[in-house]
Amino acid sequence: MTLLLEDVSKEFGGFTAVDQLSLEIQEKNIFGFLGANGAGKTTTFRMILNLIDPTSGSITWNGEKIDYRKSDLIGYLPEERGLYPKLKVQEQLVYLGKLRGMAKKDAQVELKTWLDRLKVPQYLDKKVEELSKGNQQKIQFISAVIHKPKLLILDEPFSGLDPVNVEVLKNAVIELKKAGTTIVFSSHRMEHVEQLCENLCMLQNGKRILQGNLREIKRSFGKKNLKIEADYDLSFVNQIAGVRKVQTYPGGVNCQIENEEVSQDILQALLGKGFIRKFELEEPSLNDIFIEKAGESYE
Ligand SMILES: Nc1ncnc2c1ncn2[C@@H]1O[C@H](COP(=O)(O)OP(=O)(O)OP(=O)(O)O)[C@@H](O)[C@H]1O
Repeated sequence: MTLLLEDVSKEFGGFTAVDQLSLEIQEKNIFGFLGANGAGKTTTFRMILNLIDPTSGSITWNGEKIDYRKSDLIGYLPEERGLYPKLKVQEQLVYLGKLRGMAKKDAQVELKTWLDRLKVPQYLDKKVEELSKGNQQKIQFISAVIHKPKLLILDEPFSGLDPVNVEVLKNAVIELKKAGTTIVFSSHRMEHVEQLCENLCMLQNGKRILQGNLREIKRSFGKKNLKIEADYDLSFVNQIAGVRKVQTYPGGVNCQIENEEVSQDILQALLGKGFIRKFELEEPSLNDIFIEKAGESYE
C-alpha cells in the first residue's frame, strides 16, 4: 500500500505551488510534511486525495489512482474545518460514518470509544456550535478516523489545541499507527513532526528541500549544538574559529558550531580557565535543520 508521488507539479495560473515533487510513503508509517505557510502542503494533500488534478506528474496508492471508490479507506482532516454547527455531535458523526460504509450501530460504538479516548464523552449530544474551537477540532478528527481508514491525511491536526490536548491527539495518532494506519500529516511546528514521524519531507516554495528518515537526517547533520555551563564568563567562545553563534543564558551558553571537531578546540580553550559543569554536544533539532536547509535554498 505504498503512496507514490512521481514528479508532481501544480500550477495556479503562472504560479507553481508544488514543483516536481517525488515521494514514496510506506504503509503503516507516520510521514510528516513540513514547511512554512504557503510551502505547498495543503495543495499536495488535495492532489493526493484527487480533489484537484496535478498539472503534471502522477500519484498512485498501491499502484492505482485514489478516487471516490476508495473513500471508505481514506480519512482526511482538512485544513478548513467543516462540521455542521447546528447538528449534534452524535447525529453528525454517525451520519458521516454511514457515508463511509459503516453500519449505524458500529458508528455509534466507535464514536463513543473515540469520545472517551479524546476525553470528551460529555459532547455526544451537544451541538457542534456549543463546543470550543479545540473541542470542535477533536470532533472533526473523529470524523476522519471513525471508519478506521487505512490512509489518514491530517492537515495541521494540532493547530489551535492547547498543550494537554496536543498530547491527547498525538497519543491517538500513535495508537492509530500501531493499529496499522498509514498517516500523513502536515505541520509547521517542527517539534510535532520530530516526536511523531519516522520519515518526513520539508517543502519550501513548493520544492522539496529535504526528505528522508528523521534519524538518518539528524545523524547526517552531525552534532552542531554545544551546551557549556561554567562558573566564569564564557562569552569569549564567540571568538573561536568555527563558532557560528553563541546564545548566553544564566550560567552557560548555547553555541552553534560548524562541525563536531570545533567542540574540541573549544574544550582546549576552556581547560585551565576553571570548573566546567557541563559540556554537551547535542543533536540538531529539526528546527535547526530547517533553518539551515531553508537558508541554503535562498543562497
Ligand atoms: N486555488 C488556488 N489558487 C491560487 N493559488 C493557490 C490556490 N491554492 C493554493 N494556492 C497557492 O499555492 C501556494 C501553496 O499553498 P498551500 O495551501 O498548499 O500551502 P501550505 O503549505 O498548506 O500553507 P499553510 O501552512 O499556510 O496552510 C500558496 O502560495 C497559495 O497561495
